[in-house]
Amino acid sequence: MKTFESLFAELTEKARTRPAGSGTVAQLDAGVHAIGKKIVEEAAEVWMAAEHESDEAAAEEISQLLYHLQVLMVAKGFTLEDVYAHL
Ligand SMILES: N=c1c2ncn([C@@H]3O[C@H](COP(=O)(O)OP(=O)(O)OP(=O)(O)O)[C@@H](O)[C@H]3O)c2ncn1[C@@H]1O[C@H](COP(=O)(O)O)[C@@H](O)[C@H]1O
Repeated sequence: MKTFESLFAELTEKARTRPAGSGTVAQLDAGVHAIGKKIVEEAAEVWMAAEHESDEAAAEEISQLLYHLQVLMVAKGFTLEDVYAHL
């Protein structure tokens, strides 16, 4: 099963190698402003799913929010430790 750490390693590698067809590369090229808007959109979907949809739907929305947060971390050049230091 994929973990937060393994996904972050995968996204970091995508940013480095820039494979064709990668949605992550497209997001990185769109920039921090666009990634930030996506985060807000996904956060709202998490909220709505948690209140009005199934637990499975809410969990899926949370996974998508975590993905987009990681894309922002990669865009900003953060390491996992930069964030973990504040947990
Ligand atoms: N975990 C994810 C992931 N979660 C969410 N998303 C993206 O976020 C979007 C969220 O879907 P929504 O239905 O909420 O939004 P949407 O408006 O329909 O989607 P868009 O039109 O905005 O793309 C999805 O369409 C994906 O583009 C993800 N994209 C990629 N990953 C993983 O990231 C890794 C790298 O992916 P690539 O860079 O695409 O190779 C792979 O392991 C993927 O499984």
